Amino acid sequence: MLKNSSGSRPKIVLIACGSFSPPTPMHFRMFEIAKDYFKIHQSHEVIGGIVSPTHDSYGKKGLVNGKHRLTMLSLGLRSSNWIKLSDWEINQCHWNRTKVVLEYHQNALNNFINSRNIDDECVENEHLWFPHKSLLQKDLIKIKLLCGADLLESFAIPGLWKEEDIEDILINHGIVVITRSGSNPETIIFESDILSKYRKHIVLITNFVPNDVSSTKVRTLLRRGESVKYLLDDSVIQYIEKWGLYNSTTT
Ligand SMILES: Nc1ncnc2c1ncn2[C@@H]1O[C@H](COP(=O)(O)OP(=O)(O)OP(=O)(O)O)[C@@H](O)[C@H]1O
Ligand SMILES: NC(=O)c1ccc[n+]([C@@H]2O[C@H](COP(=O)(O)O)[C@@H](O)[C@H]2O)c1
Ligand SMILES: [Zn+2]
Repeated sequence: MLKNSSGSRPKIVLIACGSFSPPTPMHFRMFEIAKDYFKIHQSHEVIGGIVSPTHDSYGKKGLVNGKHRLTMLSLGLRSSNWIKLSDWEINQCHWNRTKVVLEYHQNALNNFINSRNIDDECVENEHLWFPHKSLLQKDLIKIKLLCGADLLESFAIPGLWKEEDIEDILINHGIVVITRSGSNPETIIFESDILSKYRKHIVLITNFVPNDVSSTKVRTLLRRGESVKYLLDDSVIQYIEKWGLYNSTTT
């Protein structure tokens, strides 16, 4: 079992980056699966989770306005007491690479911890996405990228990710991958020199209760005016219908 200087397990915060257009229960389920995995393996202590929706200028098909995605995410996350929403990425004036997003969140957390050590009264810059203050003690925190296997697969798309970014993410953070139908993460790792080199920085977690829901499939149903009940949180469905998102008609 890994232990840090104070004899406890290294603390980590999981961050999921993506479009979340719209957020599905599987986006949040990834966090629960990963938290259980680390609890069982006792290698790290998961002290928080962050969802960081990408900037509008990422420009992916089906990406609705950031304000809508933030609202849908906060509605979907109402029932979680540990997965928090970060609006930093979406509120920047341009799209940021994932490496920059991870670096920002890790630095913000660790700067906060360091400043608490100096003088608790002087602490400023606390963010809504921070884990509870009682969990932010003197040990520094690593932010790990939490993703489905298809995101790992996207590393191999020519020109999409910088090789040095992948290396940086692996060395400075680490990646926690949840299996997803249609993607074979073991093969993806085998076929990539960089992923194989840093294999021990990748935690591969089998999701034994897979769910094939995706935002794309949900958008397709909405476009056709078909029901998405039980695929999304009811409050998210109501919000989509209220604003007519994804060309939805009332179901
Ligand atoms: N059903 C799923 N199983 C495992 N991981 C998932 C699942 N759905 C989404 N994810 C993961 O959630 C993160 C955010 O994904 P994203 O916003 O692209 O959702 P999506 O459902 O794949 O949407 P889209 O269909 O628009 O690509 C990614 O890391 C993705 O791999
Ligand atoms: N070079 C990079 O850092 C890079 C490239 C492509 C996608 N991404 C990120 O990966 C995530 C992918 O989201 P989607 O699966 O919804 O496309 C987004 O958060 C996006 O910003 C990062
Ligand atoms: Zn996707």
